[in-house]
Amino acid sequence: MQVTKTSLADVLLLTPKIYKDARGHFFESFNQQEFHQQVSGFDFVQDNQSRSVKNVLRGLHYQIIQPQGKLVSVLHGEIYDVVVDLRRSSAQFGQWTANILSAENRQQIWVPPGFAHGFLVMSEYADVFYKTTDFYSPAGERSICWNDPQLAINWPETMQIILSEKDQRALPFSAAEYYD
Ligand SMILES: Cc1cn([C@H]2C[C@H](O)[C@@H](COP(=O)(O)OP(=O)(O)O[C@H]3O[C@H](C)C(=O)[C@H](O)[C@H]3O)O2)c(=O)[nH]c1=O
Repeated sequence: MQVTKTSLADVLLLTPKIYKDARGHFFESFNQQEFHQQVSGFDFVQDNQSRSVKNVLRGLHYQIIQPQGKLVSVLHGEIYDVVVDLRRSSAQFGQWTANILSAENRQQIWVPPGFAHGFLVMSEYADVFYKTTDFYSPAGERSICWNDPQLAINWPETMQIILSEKDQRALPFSAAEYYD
């Protein structure tokens, strides 16, 4: 597995080793020993999957109760994946990183607890699979507005953005709750 830094300290891109042959290919999508040795000592307790059609934007989400680390991968399609540093103590507080994750590049992103996460679907549809380091907390989930002017995230140009009702009501970054 190759591990590369992103523009945010602690947020890492993982590229698994692909074994190709005449039948197709094989790769280990997760190996706990390798993850602990090369990435982080966190363990995962929940797996999530979502399917979204083109122009769906899910995010920017985080849990203020039971903060979740996330290992995000794409099983089908392509997403523009965004992570925002919400740790007040971080030198990069309020900064973001964007990376293209796809079934084609097989890249995964490790998002430690302390960050908001979201993505825009670039393909006809995308199946996103992610492991989390803590359980879902409906009472603890929070949303920050995807196009907050203070964050100024450079989303790809698109004629349409499809948001959940929850995300349509997301808070501005300035009014959000942060991690210490
Ligand atoms: C996240 C979650 C949701 N749900 C239920 C709650 C709702 O009835 C339904 C859809 O939830 P929601 O609209 O919050 O799903 P997303 O908009 O994909 O939320 C996710 O999107 C961004 C990109 C993330 O990084 C978060 O992991 C997560 O917030 O699934 C559960 O039962 N368990 C869960 O862990």
